[in-house]
Amino acid sequence: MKLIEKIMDGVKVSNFFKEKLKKRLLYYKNKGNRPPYLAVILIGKNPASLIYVQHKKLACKNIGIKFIFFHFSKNVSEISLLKQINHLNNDKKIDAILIQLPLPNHINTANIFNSISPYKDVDGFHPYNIGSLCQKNPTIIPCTPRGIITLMKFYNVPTYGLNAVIVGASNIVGRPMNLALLLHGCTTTVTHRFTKNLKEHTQKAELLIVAIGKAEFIDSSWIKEKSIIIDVGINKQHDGGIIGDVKFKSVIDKASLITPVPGGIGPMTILSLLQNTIDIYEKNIKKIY
Ligand SMILES: NC(=O)C1=CN([C@@H]2O[C@H](COP(=O)(O)OP(=O)(O)OC[C@H]3O[C@@H](n4cnc5c(N)ncnc54)[C@H](OP(=O)(O)O)[C@@H]3O)[C@@H](O)[C@H]2O)C=CC1
Ligand SMILES: Nc1nc(=O)c2c([nH]1)NC[C@@H]1CN(c3ccc(C(=O)N[C@@H](CCC(=O)O)C(=O)O)cc3)C=[N+]21
Repeated sequence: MKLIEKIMDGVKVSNFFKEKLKKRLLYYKNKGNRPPYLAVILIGKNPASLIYVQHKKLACKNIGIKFIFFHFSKNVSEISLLKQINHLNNDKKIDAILIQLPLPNHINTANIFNSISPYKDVDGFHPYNIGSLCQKNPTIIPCTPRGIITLMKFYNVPTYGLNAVIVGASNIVGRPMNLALLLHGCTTTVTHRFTKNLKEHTQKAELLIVAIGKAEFIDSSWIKEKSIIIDVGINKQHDGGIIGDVKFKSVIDKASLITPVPGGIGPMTILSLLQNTIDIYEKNIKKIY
């Protein structure tokens, strides 16, 4: 197999689906509907977060989603944030709300995310949406897991019955990924900092999803022959570039399919944000008729 055929191209696939979304929105516009509206809240000036928010804004603009940005100082109180969220929850023009993570330490992340209306929770982090996903009744699926499923479906990965191992158990990637994979028939193992003999788990994985934020942590000795490798990690290099949690050059021969960094799961996560926004929007405009 040629090396290029092993690469799951998140830029190509996300562009393919973005074109479809653009057409869907044009259809609604031509019928006289208002555009979808996404509100993004950022606290502080974390350089990576500032860049991500810009990416999201551009992606929205390109397909016809309106974007409103609320930028708070890093000292903002929890009460001020809750007031802003409450205002957006009650604003009928706003379809979706995203609060960029991470939040400063003095803010209780769970309190903030639980205060977003579950119907506007574009990240799908609200307990109502996570609970629904857990009970095989998905509502809004978190962006990175949705992007990974979309990418695997595009490349015809036969998920049913696959032994999947997830490395990392965060609220935003590892845990919802586990639920999304279960929904698509995988047998899952979620590993984390306290997992004993981690390597023994990863070596058995037919599908390995890595999201820990440790540059090139996984090399070929950690993976199974012909396995499918999904690298979610984003690690900044001194030269300004980014690398994943997987040592791409080391594993490419042994793996059957792999996602690169950059150009893999990152663009698919942005695509899911657009899809989730439009899914919510469609429900909202249909309520009017
Ligand atoms: N491409 C994309 O779209 C996205 C990329 N990311 C990237 O993915 C990475 C992970 O993000 P996120 O989930 O938010 O990170 P978190 O730091 O919130 O979570 C990391 C998880 O990995 C676990 N972990 C850390 N070190 C090890 C280790 N040595 N062995 C086993 N488990 C370990 C942690 O365990 P414990 O819980 O015990 O601390 C935790 O469960 C980051 O690089 C982030 O930038 C994130 C979101 C989207
Ligand atoms: N509420 C919330 N929801 C999130 O989904 C969320 C978040 N907070 N906080 C931060 C993480 C991280 N994340 C990424 C999204 C896109 C890329 C992305 O597009 N990456 C490009 C390159 C980016 C670059 O060059 O820096 C790529 O991998 O090719 C990366 C990371 C979403 N997150």
